[in-house]
Amino acid sequence: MEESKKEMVKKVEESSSKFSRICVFCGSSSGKKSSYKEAAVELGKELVERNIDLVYGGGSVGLMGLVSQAVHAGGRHVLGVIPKSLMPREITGETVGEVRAVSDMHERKAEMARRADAFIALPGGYGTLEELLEVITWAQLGIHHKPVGLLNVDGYYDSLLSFVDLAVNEEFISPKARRIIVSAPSAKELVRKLEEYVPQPDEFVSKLSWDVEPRKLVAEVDAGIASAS
Ligand SMILES: CC(C)=CCNc1ncnc2c1ncn2[C@@H]1O[C@H](COP(=O)(O)O)[C@@H](O)[C@H]1O
Repeated sequence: MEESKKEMVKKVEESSSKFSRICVFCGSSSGKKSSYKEAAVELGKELVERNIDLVYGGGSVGLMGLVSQAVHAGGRHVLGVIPKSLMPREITGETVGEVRAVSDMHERKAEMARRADAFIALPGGYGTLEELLEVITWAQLGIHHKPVGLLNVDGYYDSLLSFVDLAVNEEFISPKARRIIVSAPSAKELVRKLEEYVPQPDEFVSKLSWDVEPRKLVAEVDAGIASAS
């Protein structure tokens, strides 16, 4: 094989990832510092460089817009999963790539989780935290074994990580479950760490049977609560 061809093959091998698609949770606002916006674009470019597609909450507002536009501009597939009620353009703006309309927020989360091989949270507010904590909880329960990453831009998530460590010290979170959260200050380092992540299934949890979809689970839990009250 010619030297240049060998070089190209090597480059493709180095840049390809074991992930086909990553789900990104992030602020519908851009945040105060320019570093948050820069990190969203940098993450988008890192996905492109590693040939990874994106699934996210749809729309063009805040960091969500920046990461999706960076992935789309780099030629990778972008899937926006958006509840019908958030679809009007004046609420979430234009979505690049493919748009999948779902009936509600629960279905959106289940759909995003199903479509992804890993999760990354950029800085964000309540929505981002809720999405992040849910996929961590699902990992803890063994509903999925996909890696979960926290892009800790400029120490934005330091206090959340300290709180989680406090919860470990206070014995509300097990040291094993603490290891579900993978964090790094840059997109490059985070994606590399997620690639290396090896899930450590809990022996008890592994024996549980989650042979229903998360969406169905939510409905069943809701029904259980309704019939108990
Ligand atoms: C009515 C209104 C405020 C709309 C904002 N527009 C939105 N459009 C699309 N997804 C969103 C929106 N707000 C929150 N989300 C979801 O919640 C996360 C962001 O919420 P937050 O800004 O961190 O808390 C995103 O990952 C997204 O999945």
